[in-house]
Amino acid sequence: MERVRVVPIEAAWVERAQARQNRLTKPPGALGYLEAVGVRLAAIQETLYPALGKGAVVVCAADHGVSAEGVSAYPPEVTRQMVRNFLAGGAAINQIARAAGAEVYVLDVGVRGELPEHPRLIRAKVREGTGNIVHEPAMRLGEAEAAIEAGMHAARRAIREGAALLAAGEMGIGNTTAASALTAGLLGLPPEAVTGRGTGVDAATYRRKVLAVRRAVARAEARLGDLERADPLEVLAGLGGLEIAAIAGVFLAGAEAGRPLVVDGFPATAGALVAVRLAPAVRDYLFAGHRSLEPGHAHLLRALGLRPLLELDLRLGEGTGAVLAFPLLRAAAEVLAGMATFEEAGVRDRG
Ligand SMILES: Cc1cc2ncn([C@H]3O[C@H](COP(=O)(O)O)[C@@H](O)[C@H]3O)c2cc1C
Ligand SMILES: O=C(O)c1cccnc1
Repeated sequence: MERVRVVPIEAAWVERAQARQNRLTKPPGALGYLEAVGVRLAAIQETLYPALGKGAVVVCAADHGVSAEGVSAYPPEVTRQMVRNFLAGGAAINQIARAAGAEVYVLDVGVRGELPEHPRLIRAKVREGTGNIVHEPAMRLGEAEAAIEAGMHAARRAIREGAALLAAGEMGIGNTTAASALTAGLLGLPPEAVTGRGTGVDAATYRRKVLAVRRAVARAEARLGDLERADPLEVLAGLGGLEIAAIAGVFLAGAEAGRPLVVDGFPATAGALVAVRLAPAVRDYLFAGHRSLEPGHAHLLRALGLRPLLELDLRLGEGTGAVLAFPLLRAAAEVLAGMATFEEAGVRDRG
C-alpha cells in the first residue's frame, strides 16, 4: 500500500495557542472545551489565527456479506437505494451539509449493483460487498488496501476542490455488525459490550447479531491470534467493511494533508481507529463530532481519547454527526483568531 507521512502536531504550537487563548477577553477556560478545540486547530494549521474554509464530507458506501445472517432491520438493497438518494439530494446528510455549507462526495467502494452518473460520485468499486465475516474474511488484504487507497484518493480530491475541513461518513446495511466485530477485536472487548441495535433491530435480531459478532471474532482470532496485537490491516480485512477501510483512507490522506478531520458515529469511528493504528499521528487531527447511541462508539472514542462535541442521541451515520459539528469547529477557530486580548480591548484583567 501507498505510504503516508503524517506529521504529529507540535507541542510548541499548542503552548503558543494556549497562551493566546488565556489572554483573550474572557475568564480563562470560560469557553470550556471549545478552547481546547481552538488550540488544536491552531496547532494543526501552525498559526495563532486558525481559519476554516469550505467543509466537505466523503460518504463511503459498500455492502456487507454478513447481512445474510439477518443482522439488520433493513434489506441490503437499501445501501444502493440510499446512495441514489444521496446523489439526488434527498438524504439527511444532504440537508445537514447544506445547513453547514459543506460539499457531499459519495464514494462507492463496494455497493452491489449499478449507480447513475453524478459529478460527485467517485467510482472505486473494489468488489461487490464483503464476504460474510461469520464464515470467511471480509476481503483479501489487497482489497482492504485498495479500499483504503480509494478513500485516500477521494480525500485528496475533496481537498483539491477546496476542503479545509474534512469529514467521513458511511452507508452500508450491516455495517454496525462489522464495526462491532472490529471494535471487539481491536479493543479486546466482549461482543455484547460493543454491539448495539443499529437500524433498530428487535430482540431476536439483536441476539443473532451478537452471535454473528462472536463467531466472526472467534474465526478471525483462530487465524490471526490476539486481534489487539495483530496487524490492523489483517484485522480490517478479516472483519471490516470496504467503506470502513475507505474511511481509514480518508483520514490517513486528510491527516497527511494537515486538515482537521471530523469523525461521525460507530462505523466511521471504527475506520478512524484503523487509521490511527496504521499511523498514530492521525489522532492529532481528529475531532469527534458526536457520541452515537451505539454502545461501541463510546468505547472507540475512549480508546482514541476523543471527546464528542455533541450528544444528540443520533444513530444514523452518513456523516451526519460529523457535519453537524462543523459550525462548532468554525466557532472555535473564530474565537481564537478573532477575539481581542485584554490589552487590545482595554479591558482590565483580574489583578
Ligand atoms: C433508510 C436508511 C438510511 C440510512 N442512513 C444511514 N444508515 C445507517 O444504517 C446502516 C447500519 O445499520 P445496520 O447495521 O443495522 O444495517 C448503515 O447503512 C448506516 O449508514 C441508514 C439505514 C437506513 C435503513
Ligand atoms: O453510530 C452510527 O453512526 C450508526 C448507528 C446506527 C446505524 N448506523 C450508524
